[in-house]
Amino acid sequence: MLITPGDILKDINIPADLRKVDRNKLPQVADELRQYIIDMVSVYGGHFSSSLGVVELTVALHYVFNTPDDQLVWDVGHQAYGHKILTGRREIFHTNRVYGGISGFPKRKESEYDAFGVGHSSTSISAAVGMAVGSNHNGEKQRQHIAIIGDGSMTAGMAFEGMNHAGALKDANVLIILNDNCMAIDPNVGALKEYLTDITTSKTYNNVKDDVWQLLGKMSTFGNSARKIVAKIENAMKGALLSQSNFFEALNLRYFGPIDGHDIDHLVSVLEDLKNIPGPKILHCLTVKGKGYAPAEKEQTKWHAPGLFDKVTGVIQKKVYDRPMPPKYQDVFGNTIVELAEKNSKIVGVTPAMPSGSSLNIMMKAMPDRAFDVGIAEQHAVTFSAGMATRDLVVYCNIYSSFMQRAYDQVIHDVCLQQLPVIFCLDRAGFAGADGPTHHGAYDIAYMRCIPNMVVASPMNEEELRNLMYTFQLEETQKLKTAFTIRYPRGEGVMPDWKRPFQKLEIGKGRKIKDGEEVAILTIGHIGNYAVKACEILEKEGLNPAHYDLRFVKPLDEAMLHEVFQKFDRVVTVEDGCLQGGMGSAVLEFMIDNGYTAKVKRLGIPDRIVEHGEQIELQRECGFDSEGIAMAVRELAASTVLI
Ligand SMILES: Cc1ncc(C[n+]2csc(CCOP(=O)(O)OP(=O)(O)O)c2C)c(N)n1
Ligand SMILES: CC(=O)[C@@H](O)[C@H](O)COP(=O)(O)O
Ligand SMILES: [Mg+2]
Repeated sequence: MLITPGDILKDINIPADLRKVDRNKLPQVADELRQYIIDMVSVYGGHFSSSLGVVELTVALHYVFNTPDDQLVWDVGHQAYGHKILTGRREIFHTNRVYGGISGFPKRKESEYDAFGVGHSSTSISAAVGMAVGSNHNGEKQRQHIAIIGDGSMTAGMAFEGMNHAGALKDANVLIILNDNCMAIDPNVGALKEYLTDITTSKTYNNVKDDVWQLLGKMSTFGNSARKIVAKIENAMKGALLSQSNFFEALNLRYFGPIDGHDIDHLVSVLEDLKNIPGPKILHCLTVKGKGYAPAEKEQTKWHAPGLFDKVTGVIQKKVYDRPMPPKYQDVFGNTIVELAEKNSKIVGVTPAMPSGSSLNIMMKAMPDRAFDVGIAEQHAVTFSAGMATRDLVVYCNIYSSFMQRAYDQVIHDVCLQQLPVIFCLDRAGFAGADGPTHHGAYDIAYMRCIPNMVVASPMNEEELRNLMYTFQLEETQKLKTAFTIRYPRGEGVMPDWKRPFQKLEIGKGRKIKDGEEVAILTIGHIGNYAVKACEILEKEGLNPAHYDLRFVKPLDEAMLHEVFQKFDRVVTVEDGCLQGGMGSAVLEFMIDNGYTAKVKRLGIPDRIVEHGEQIELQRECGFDSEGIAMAVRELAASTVLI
């Protein structure tokens, strides 16, 4: 579909073109950019409302700063569509998040304007501080380093670590732009949010502060003697007003704002001023998530990443099916935890800022006192869960597989070493799809199975997910002095009639899906359904492989593996996780440790970065879709085994 940019936007290919535009035309540039984002995302999909909220900021930043020499570091990066469109990627923007196309996030190898690769939140301040120190080291004292971070991302420990360091580096040219829209994906939470609202609404504080900073800001451009006076006034002010009442000032970050992040003319003036004030500083901008598109302003969570929609009516496209569809795994989790919690009063749920994404919002609604959104704080989520477990609560801590990477030490140090029976539910395990490598849940089997006092399981369908959740909360299981991991993928399962009575599962017990000859296929989790299809394909060709679902990667079902290696000298292992250290590796370890020899073909995610695309496209690329599994079996069946 041909989508044409507006009159001014069409001639802006890179920021140098933008910087030639008359300042009084900038509102028009912003309007056209906003419209272009609406046009494109409605037809091609992607993250939406975050980019709409920073349109004016994006234009003003590229107008005032000398990008790409000055470094713009977008936090998370889901709001950087305007930035991409203004930095040479308008013509290819229709390939955003598509297999083989551009990434939905800033990416260093994609553009010199993407100063830092991103996808996970709260890295921007640390990265910008590092860049500033690097620039100083290289004698590039004039270079500016700007971190644009949302109020949600500001809740993470890493953002505080970055500010703590920045405040101690008087020479670091770092400007933090706090894009405060009171939203993460769901409404933002926590004391910091309350604080930001307080300083935004306190009139007295703002009047005094504005006068002071206007004076200081202006004076600091006048050279050394004026700077000394500024420093003196600053010190006096710190005791008197700012450090007491302003959190950022207390960290030695000069705080400016709050200002209207949609008033582009004012933004340009303020940024021009700040450019001339050296050292670490923060500009607090107030914006509206979804700005300029009424439905998105109204229902901000729904429009974070809405899928395709009719931009005129605001109706989001829904897939229509001619048969009952299986539910998403996340919804099975969300409903099941409520069902279990109704019977077991010890059960609580935790999510670090993903209530909608994990479906813990179902419990938050039904049992608000027993379900916690702790903000973007994976490390805290894990240790907070550990703390509750010491008091005998049964904790389901739900974290996307790739975000759990942040909290690895907490899993080891605070949970497993202390033998606390926290139940980790790792959603989005395997390929995340269009979000790409930052979000792929590729490593969890490998990083969880090497920790002592950890059980690692993965359900092949909805019923198994329910039964694993059920089993792990039972009193006798909680007493085992081990933590539990249940990993499951993004998207739907396979059972439309998923709500079946709970059954206790034996820990470390897999199941044989089918008997067979010549080759055995071993799978873990949902991907086992691909093996079922592969067997159907192969059957038509006269091949009859056996299929075993391990269900547990740790502990392994040793009896089942003895059966496999006694019966078969050709084995295919299939997992939607990294090959190195994954389930296939565990099977090989078992084989060697027990003196078996067999030809083993391991299918899974190879030791390279797999980019974005639909999950099935990426699985095909890596050779573990149904056809890939069938091919591996064919090849093994035809090969000579010399053992
Ligand atoms: C470490 C990590 N945890 C969780 C997420 C998922 N996530 C993506 S955007 C987002 C909310 C970000 O809120 P904010 O920074 O305020 O940006 P806004 O969308 O409001 O502009 C969350 C929780 C992530 N990307 N990284
Ligand atoms: C930017 C980010 O990290 C989230 O918005 C993520 O894209 C959500 O992914 P899901 O759609 O799988 O919840
Ligand atoms: Mg926000």
